[in-house]
Amino acid sequence: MERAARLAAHFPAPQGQAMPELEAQPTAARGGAGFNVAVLGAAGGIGQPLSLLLKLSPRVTQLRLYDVANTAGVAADLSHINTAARVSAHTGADQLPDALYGAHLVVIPAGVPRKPGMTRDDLFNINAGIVRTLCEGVARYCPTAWVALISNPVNSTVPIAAEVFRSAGTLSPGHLFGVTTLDVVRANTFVAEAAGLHPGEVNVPVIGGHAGVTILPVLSAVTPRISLPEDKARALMERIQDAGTEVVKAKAGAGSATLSMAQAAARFAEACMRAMSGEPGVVECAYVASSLTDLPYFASPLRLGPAGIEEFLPLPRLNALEKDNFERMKAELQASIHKGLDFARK
Ligand SMILES: NC(=O)c1ccc[n+]([C@@H]2O[C@H](COP(=O)([O-])OP(=O)(O)OC[C@H]3O[C@@H](n4cnc5c(N)ncnc54)[C@H](O)[C@@H]3O)[C@@H](O)[C@H]2O)c1
Ligand SMILES: O=C(O)C[C@H](O)C(=O)O
Repeated sequence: MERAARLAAHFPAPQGQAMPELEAQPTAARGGAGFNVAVLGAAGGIGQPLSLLLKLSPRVTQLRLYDVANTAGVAADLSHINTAARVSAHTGADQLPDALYGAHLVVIPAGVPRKPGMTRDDLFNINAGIVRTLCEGVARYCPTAWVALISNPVNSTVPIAAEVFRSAGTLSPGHLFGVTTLDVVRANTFVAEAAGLHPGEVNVPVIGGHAGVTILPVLSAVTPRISLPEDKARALMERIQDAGTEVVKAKAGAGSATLSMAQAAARFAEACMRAMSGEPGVVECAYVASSLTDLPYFASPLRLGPAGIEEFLPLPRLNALEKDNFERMKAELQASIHKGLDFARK
């Protein structure tokens, strides 16, 4: 069956609404009008606190909560909070169209988390299919929405999402982000601890991807400038790279980072909404289609504006330790990207 027909069969039109296809979807420049945000995987460990933080955001006017189960309870609970965002629950594939229709921003934490001993890549077999199906829905029901993808392995799921959008004819690379904000949040926290600074005043650019050695915190480019002996810098870099595993081990089988991730995702969502509103100077790191290096997907600091990515900021100069890590990340990141592309193109 031709792809468009298969999508149409899989996802019926939302009740009483014309199919949006690629015609007038909400545009990015919103002024003070507020945003319609959909969270896919909203009843999960990340989804619930993330939805809480979005319910508290004055920028959000509609909050669509989608999951395969338990969405109604989460939505009922959040809907009692006296903020302006209207909360709705959408459960199961039949209700995905209503969750997505008209969304400006779609945040996706749907999928399984790691248990001790697993790598993020071990999640691929389950999460790749989940991400593909949800992105097919995005392509059909809110093709101009910005998409912030949290589901692991991010190094592969972002290329999968891009291929879904490419074959649906809706790909806008400047609107598709793998969320790596948690790496930045962790790096800022750990560097502040080591340097005796307030975490809020530290900014560490984190480049590459989101797994082990592909996470490259550029400690030589921290602001404010700090000077670290190489052994300390190496130890800090490794702690940042292994921070997800630190949480997985501490949770001992009960999942991976959820609360810090929810905060990081809410920060990234706020950045997207600020940029869509035309606020100048919005800069965040994220994992996106990129030509800054030989790798087709790469995380780096981006300046965001109403049209999405407006500028790839130049990569910071790397010192010897960072250059060595950069060389070591290449093969792993390339393999993860190809794995995602191969899956999506099958
Ligand atoms: N990018 C990052 O920095 C980062 C950080 C932490 C976790 N993660 C990843 O986020 C994902 C979710 O983690 P979690 O702790 O919230 O897991 P969780 O199991 O607590 O929640 C996942 C939710 O997804 C839902 N879900 C499953 N299949 C779905 C589908 N087809 N459609 C919609 N919803 C579906 C589940 O019902 C569940 O509510 C994992 O893949 C994890 O590895 C990424
Ligand atoms: O470590 C994980 O599996 C979850 C997430 O990618 C993280 O960095 O915390």
